[in-house]
Order: sequence, then C-alpha cells, then structure tokens
Amino acid sequence: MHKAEPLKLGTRGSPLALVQARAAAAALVAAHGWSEDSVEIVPIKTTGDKVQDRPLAEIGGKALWTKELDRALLDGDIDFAVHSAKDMESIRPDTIALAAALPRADVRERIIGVSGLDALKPEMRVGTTSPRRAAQLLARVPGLGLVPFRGNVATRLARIDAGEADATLLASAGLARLGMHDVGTPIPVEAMLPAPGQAIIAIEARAGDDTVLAYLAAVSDADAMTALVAERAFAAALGGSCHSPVAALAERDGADFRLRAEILSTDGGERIAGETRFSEIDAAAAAESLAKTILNRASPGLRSLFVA
Ligand SMILES: NCc1[nH]cc(CCC(=O)O)c1CC(=O)O
Repeated sequence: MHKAEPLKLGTRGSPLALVQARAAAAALVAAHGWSEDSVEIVPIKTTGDKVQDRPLAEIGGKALWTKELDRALLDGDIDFAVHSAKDMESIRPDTIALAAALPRADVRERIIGVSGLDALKPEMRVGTTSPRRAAQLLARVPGLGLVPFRGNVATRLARIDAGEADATLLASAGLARLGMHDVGTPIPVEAMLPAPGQAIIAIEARAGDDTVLAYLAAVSDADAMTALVAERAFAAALGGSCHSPVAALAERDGADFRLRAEILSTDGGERIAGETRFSEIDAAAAAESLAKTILNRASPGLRSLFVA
C-alpha cells in the first residue's frame, strides 16, 4: 500500500501522549510496510494541558483533552488522533469514529510512596484528583486524607519525592510506556478496578473517511476494541460526568468476555459492584444492561451522581 502524502497524526504534547503517538505511528508503519516518514506527528496543546492547577472535573471535564484535537480532525489539519482511551468522554461526536484500539497494556494501578494499599492509614494523605481513585481509596480507608494532584506523570512523582503527599496512584500502563517499569507497586484489579479504557491507546478518525479508517483498522486489536466498547458503553449508560466515580474492566475469558464494574459515592461510603459475561457481538448491550442493574441497586443519592 502506497501513499503520496504523509498521514498526519494528532496528539497531545505531554511526554506520555508523545510516546503513545510514536507507538501508534510505529504500528501503522509496520502493518503497512510504509516508510518511517509516512506518518507525521502533530502535537496539539489542549485546554487540559494548559490548565494544570485545578481538578479536571472542576474546569469542564474530559472534553478538555479532546476538543482541540476534534477541531483539527474535522478541519482536516490532521487525519487521525491518538488518545489515552480513559481520557475520552464516554459520548463522542458522531462525526468522529473510533477507528482502532491498540493491544492493551497492564491494566492495573500502581501505588507509589508506600508499599501497598494495606500500608495506607487514615492519618496519611494520598495525592489524586481522580474521583474514582479518591472514592475507591476512601472505601478502603475511611478518613484517609486526599490532596489534589494534577500534572503529568513526572510532576506527580516529583510531588511524592517532595513530601506533598504520602502516596499517589498512577496507571501501570503510563508508567511502563515512560520506561518506569519499577516505579511503585501494582495493585490487583480485585482490590482496585481501573478506569474505563485504562491502558488502551485509542485512535479516532473522521467518520466516513474510509481510506484512513481502513489503514487504522489494520492496527486494531480485536480484544482491546471489544473491551473498550463494553467499558465505554457502561460509562455512557450510567450517564455520569467526570465527577462520578466509575470503574470498569472487560477482559477476555475463554470464548467470552467478562465485565466487572462498580460505582461509588464520592466519599466511598457506598459502593455498588457487579459483573456480567458477554460474547463479542453483545459488548455494548451487555454493558448497558449491567449499568442499569447497578444503578437500580444504588441509593437515590448515589444514583443522582449519574442519571442526569
Ligand atoms: N489521566 C491521565 C492519564 N491518562 C492515561 C494515563 C495512563 C495510561 C493509560 O491508562 O492508558 C494517565 C496517567 C495515570 O492515570 O496514571
């Protein structure tokens, strides 16, 4: 397959985003036997990158990571965009299509600063601005202190070194992609379920741009895509916002998939978990039905964090 023009890959400019963009470009080049310069990486600063001093949930949510990339895509300034799937809103414009999911990395969280979740004590402080991580931690250790911690991975690690908090949580996938394989201790998913889309690099293109969609389909991993469809359908069916603590993990289990998911109250006092099994073609429907079941078991207060 030959192309005259390089394809333009849009990405955020953070160190993690650039590593992921290079991984996506390398996968494409390898899959099609293209020359290295057939994919041009175009870093684009998003509002989320510009505003570093406030929690994401306070300043407008996950759209802040995607808005500028969406614009560039629809304006034709880029041909496709590479995202951390977990940073994408659960409902996306219908002019933009999910084109590929790269093979999933380690889905676990890592705890940094202490030896493990069991080492956390109520008098300690953990740095995080993720409502999910905060609620999951509080569910385990009521009274635990939390301090806001945004910024890229390196910034957050530097804050632990500087003693701004006793511990923090980061996705194992991001740390590994940045070469930090030994930083922190992995937490089993049974003890802390990850965010929907965690450890998946997602690629989006213009809906209807069949040439680019076909190029991208060649690098998509079927199991990662099915898991992503299920986890995102679960989050979308809940109708939550970036304030709503949600965790979901779909994994292949033999011929089927297994989806585990939970919602929590902000203070971790209420936690409703559930799971379901499904076959590849039923991913979205099964996830939506699990979301309904879980919401039905939630108290009115918890439900109000979700259904608009
Ligand atoms: N919210 C930022 C973000 N988005 C994706 C990752 C990690 C990589 C991934 O999950 O694919 C991270 C950092 C973190 O939460 O540790």
